[in-house]
Amino acid sequence: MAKNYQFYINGEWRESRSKESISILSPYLHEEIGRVQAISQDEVDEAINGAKLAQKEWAQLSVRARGAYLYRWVDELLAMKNEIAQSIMEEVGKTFNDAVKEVDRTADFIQYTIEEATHMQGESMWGENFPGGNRSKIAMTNRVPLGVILAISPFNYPVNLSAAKIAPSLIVGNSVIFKPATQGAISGVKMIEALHKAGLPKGVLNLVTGRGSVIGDYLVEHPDIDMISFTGGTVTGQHIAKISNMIPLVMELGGKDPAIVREDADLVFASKQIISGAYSYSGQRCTAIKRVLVNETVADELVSLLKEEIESLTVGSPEENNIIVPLIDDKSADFVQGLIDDALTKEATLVVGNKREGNLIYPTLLDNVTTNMRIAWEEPFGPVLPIIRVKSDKEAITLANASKFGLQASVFTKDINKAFTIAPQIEAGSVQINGRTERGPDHFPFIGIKGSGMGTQGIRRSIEAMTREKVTIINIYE
Ligand SMILES: NC(=O)C1=CN([C@@H]2O[C@H](COP(=O)(O)OP(=O)(O)OC[C@H]3O[C@@H](n4cnc5c(N)ncnc54)[C@H](OP(=O)(O)O)[C@@H]3O)[C@@H](O)[C@H]2O)C=CC1
Ligand SMILES: O=C(O)[C@H](O)COP(=O)(O)O
Repeated sequence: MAKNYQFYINGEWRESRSKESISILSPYLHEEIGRVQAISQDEVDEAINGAKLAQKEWAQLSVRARGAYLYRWVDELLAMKNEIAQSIMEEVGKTFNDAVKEVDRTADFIQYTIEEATHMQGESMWGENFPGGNRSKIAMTNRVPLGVILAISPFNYPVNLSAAKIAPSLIVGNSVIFKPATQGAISGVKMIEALHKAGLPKGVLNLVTGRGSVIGDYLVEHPDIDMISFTGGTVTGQHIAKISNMIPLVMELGGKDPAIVREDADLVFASKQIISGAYSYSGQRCTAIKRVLVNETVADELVSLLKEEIESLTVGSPEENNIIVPLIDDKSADFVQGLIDDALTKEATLVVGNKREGNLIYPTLLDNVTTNMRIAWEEPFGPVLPIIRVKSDKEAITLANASKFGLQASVFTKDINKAFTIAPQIEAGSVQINGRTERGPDHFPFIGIKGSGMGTQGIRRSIEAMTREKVTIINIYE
């Protein structure tokens, strides 16, 4: 019988008084791999109250003392590496190798976060610098925690994207309510088991499980939540932004990252970057390349190189480390298939793919995609890539910016002057010159604009987002 995973509240693992649990099906084993608690609103209240109380003492510790707990978390995570990786693989269908990398990346993330916070200092200002001011007034600013942070994460990086919220919150003295994606909650439970083993004081982090559609609004609207760090779909993010209580929000949402390929690009190099950017983990990355805007003079050559690369992609079970794996569920596969069908009906050219076995969609490349097709604008979160042929850089920039999203973009060119002319004109948080779109390294600022989010993540920026400045002014008198 599949294991029933408990939720974590005030230092204890518990079953919900609701007596309800949610079945977690593996996207490739197609069987139940466990159940997680569907907790009640009373239990949400209890978790938030506990976190609120615990935060006061936690914030009194020095940054080094809090860091000591987090260093122990790193040790425990690494000790559980294979178990957590197995869970990521079974729960979200990521290859075992990538799942191991996700745990390693998380350990590195937490360590860097501790080090960064340890080296962050406040500043002082002298009154005399402003007209009429004098030297007897000195302001000292330092950063203080916000209180209780609500961390809501998506399914696709269930450990790394959760730790990317939890570690910066904790190191600066906040407490955390962690709401993992339901498909991802078992991996979330395991990473918190590691934190429990590290001896984290009770209540400093409480893990709540349950469907976002059931407990999400209650969490978001709760008066004792002081900040929300959310990663997930744009529709969910916009809903949260509308209903939350005038508290700071950091939102990492969907994307439609373009790869702009100029006529002078190294096409062999660009095609390899585009393939890895578009198809890794079957395109289930917010930063995946989700459209190619290629100059028509080199489009045939690029398409032929991409086709060759796609034909070498392995397809199948994540247990055999295939690149293309089944999508998270049937609904997602139906959505991707709908985008492919729409494009083909409107006379896109099928270069390769459009083959499906249940929720396994084979890598698909569509050429001659035009702006009346849904795939030109919508985020598939699956292994399908549209090629849009353009006549000029200007047209590529216009199309790039016509998207409602603005996460990242790539520009492939050998002309650095052109690269630096195009990059500032692109409406996106980051522009990669001659590289695939990607988040890492994780200390770089990570920004979504327009429908791709608000606020900035990246280790230092996340720490800043989870604190506010506090000013103490000394008035010297003689
Ligand atoms: N910009 C970025 O950095 C990233 C963006 N994403 C985006 O995330 C999407 C895929 O992730 P997915 O998990 O499907 O996204 P969802 O938006 O469906 O879910 C994200 C999280 O929000 C929760 N949730 C759902 N409804 C509510 C609510 N009303 N209030 C509070 N929380 C709620 C979900 O819980 P539950 O699972 O229980 O429904 C889950 O924990 C893609 O669009 C992708 O682009 C993904 C990764 C990174
Ligand atoms: O949210 C995502 O999809 C990931 O943060 C992307 O990370 P990556 O670019 O390093 O895969």
